[in-house]
Amino acid sequence: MTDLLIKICGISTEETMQATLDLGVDMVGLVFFPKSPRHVSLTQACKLADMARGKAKVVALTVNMDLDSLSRINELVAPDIFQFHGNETPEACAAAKVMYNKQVMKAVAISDRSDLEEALYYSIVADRLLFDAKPPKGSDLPGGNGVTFDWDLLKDLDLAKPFMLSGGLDASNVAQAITRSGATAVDVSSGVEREKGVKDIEKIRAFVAAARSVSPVAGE
Ligand SMILES: O=C(O)c1ccccc1NCC(=O)[C@H](O)[C@H](O)COP(=O)(O)O
Repeated sequence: MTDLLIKICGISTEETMQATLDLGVDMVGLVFFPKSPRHVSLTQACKLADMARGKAKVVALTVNMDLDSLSRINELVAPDIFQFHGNETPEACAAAKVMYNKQVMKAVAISDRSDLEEALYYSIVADRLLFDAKPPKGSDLPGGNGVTFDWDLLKDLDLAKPFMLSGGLDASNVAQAITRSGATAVDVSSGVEREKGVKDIEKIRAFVAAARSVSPVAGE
């Protein structure tokens, strides 16, 4: 049995970072995607990452980013984990892992069982998979849309690597999502915001409490 891992994604202010770290979460996500309301500049990301270092794993979230930009994030922000949330191939994930000597988490968008096949390829090269809902038609964002998918699809999934559950989670549904999916790790962004891109510390607190209310889950 192991404790649940909790990631709060899309942190963009020092106040939110401090409050989130005070809750003892496991991972904090910084979004590097200019179209996102959660996008952070490199300067702000460095400040936020320095606050988190040694307290929570710093996750740099990128979408189909070119190698020069990835290298700049790696050098300046020094994240613990790269989260690839676009159409990065398994080969690109493997190359980044070797080049930066960092863990790689690959997002896989799910709407039905057939989407899980993609996860098998990524589970060979990535350290962890992040299951998210498919973005609604017309959305500018490949993630962070506050949309759920059928959590039962993940129950008893036999993968070589652990997964993190995301997509539309909030304090009211995270316990049920963990129970139905068998997840040992959860990730949230919209569900802890008062408006798009603006985190709400009380909602983060409620989310963490609700997630931790579920009995310890089977180990990774
Ligand atoms: O959060 C964003 O703005 C974002 C932009 C581009 C790609 C991915 C993005 N977020 C991905 C995350 O890690 C979210 O935490 C995950 O998709 C769940 O989001 P939500 O449904 O809003 O909780």
